[in-house]
Amino acid sequence: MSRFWRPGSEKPSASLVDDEEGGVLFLPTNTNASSSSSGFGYASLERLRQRLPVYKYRKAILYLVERHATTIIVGETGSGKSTQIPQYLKEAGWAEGGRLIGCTQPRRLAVQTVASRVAEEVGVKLGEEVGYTIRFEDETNPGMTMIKFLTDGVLIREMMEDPLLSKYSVIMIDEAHERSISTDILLGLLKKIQRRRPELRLIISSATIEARSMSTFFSNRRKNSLLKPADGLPNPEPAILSVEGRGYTVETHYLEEPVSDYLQAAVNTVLIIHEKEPPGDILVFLTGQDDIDAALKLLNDEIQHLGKHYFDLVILPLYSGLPRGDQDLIFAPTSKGKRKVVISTNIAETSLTLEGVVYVVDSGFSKQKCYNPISDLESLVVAPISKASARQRAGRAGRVRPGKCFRLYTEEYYLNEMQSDGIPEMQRSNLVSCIIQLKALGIDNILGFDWPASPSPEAMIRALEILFSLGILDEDAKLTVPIGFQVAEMPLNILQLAT
Ligand SMILES: Nc1ncnc2c1ncn2[C@@H]1O[C@H](COP(=O)(O)OP(=O)(O)OP(=O)(O)O)[C@@H](O)[C@H]1O
Repeated sequence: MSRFWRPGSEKPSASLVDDEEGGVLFLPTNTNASSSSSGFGYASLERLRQRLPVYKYRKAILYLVERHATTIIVGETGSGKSTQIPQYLKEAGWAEGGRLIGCTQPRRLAVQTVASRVAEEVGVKLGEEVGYTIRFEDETNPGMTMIKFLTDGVLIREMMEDPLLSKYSVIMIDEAHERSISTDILLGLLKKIQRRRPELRLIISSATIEARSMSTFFSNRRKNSLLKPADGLPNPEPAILSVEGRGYTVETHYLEEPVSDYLQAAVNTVLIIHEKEPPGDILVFLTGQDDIDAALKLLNDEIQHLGKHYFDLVILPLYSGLPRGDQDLIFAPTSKGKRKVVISTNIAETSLTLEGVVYVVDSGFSKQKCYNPISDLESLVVAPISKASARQRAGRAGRVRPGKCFRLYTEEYYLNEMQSDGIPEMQRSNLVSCIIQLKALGIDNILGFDWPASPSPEAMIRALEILFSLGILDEDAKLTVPIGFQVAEMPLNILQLAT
């Protein structure tokens, strides 16, 4: 293993420079995209790993993780962040002595697929050295598992048993741009844990995260400007690393004119791709199950009408409520002469690699939570996605071969009107379950909690009022015994229903 940089050795690259503002390190953009070659089918998995853009940064990543408490890694979709970084950490010894390398994903499907890919690359049985935990499913082996993938919700629940997450040496919060409530709670809690466990390393990674604001959040400079790393401890100031290069090119196509019916436009685009483009599966992003069902029906009607050539299309839905067996169909290889069309919600937006997918169709919409604290009404509305989401969607192509992304909106709209980032879920949700979770973890001063994005005071006060009226919190805003503590044991989404 001598080619791997190991903790304690020299700075890996002369081109790694200290940022003048202190503590933050950047790599200049002097590397090229690594994997434009063909013939990947003949290469071993190890050679495939080495062709990923992130491979050239392996030493730099290990160096920064060794030296800094928090490392923020920004790299294109498909560059190898989720599958490679945990392996580099293991190879460098971060899982020795019974310690764990944790990697969170915002969604269960991503946890399972990334974990099984990593197990395959490491050459071990899933659930042994490489495992995963999602709600109701624990594929890990205590004492044996070194790399553990899990949802951020599961990691928060682990804190109930082990508040300082003492088993973990490194925790990687992947796809941090998603900013789900769980991710934001986790980021706030991890920042707190770092004060008690300065040796804990955090990695915050995404293709589309605003690295500077994340760095400011984890920076300890404001609190103590004289803070210097103690002997043997990492620098508390975060480092930022930009991984340059992408796997394969993704050609983007926009509509010349806006359309009023994105569903019909999506169906038409699938049919045109099938007629005009070479073989390759299609991944279509719509908003929810109702949309997906309607698109399935429309497509099937068109296929019956258009005739034989279109019978080669194998159409599959994908949404979180779909039974596991049906979800798994999307990973099955496509039979010769057939073309798979997966019609999905944003469940497939991040982390997933669907090997056959060459074409992505992006409707430009998703279902998003929206909350009014005055009426206490929370609803799911169909709303335009952000540029970050659009980039993630496009990034589902170009992972194992070049791809194309068909955006069902105009380029002008994308450039001038689409928001850069989505609003964090925390700022558009009912906060009842979030507050219960924090209380159960012993966070009494909710109003003073260090959030990456503060929720509105109205939503906070409303949630505290509701919890008090239900007898879950007492007059001192503490969890009541036994009701409050019993409710806190319930999973987040059940809590939402219960309140
Ligand atoms: N299940 C799989 N089958 C085939 N190739 C895969 C699979 N999973 C990953 N890969 C390969 O590994 C590459 C890196 O994937 P990885 O998920 O680590 O990238 P990433 O940088 O985390 O991307 P994203 O930001 O989109 O999650 C993919 O582009 C693909 O080439």
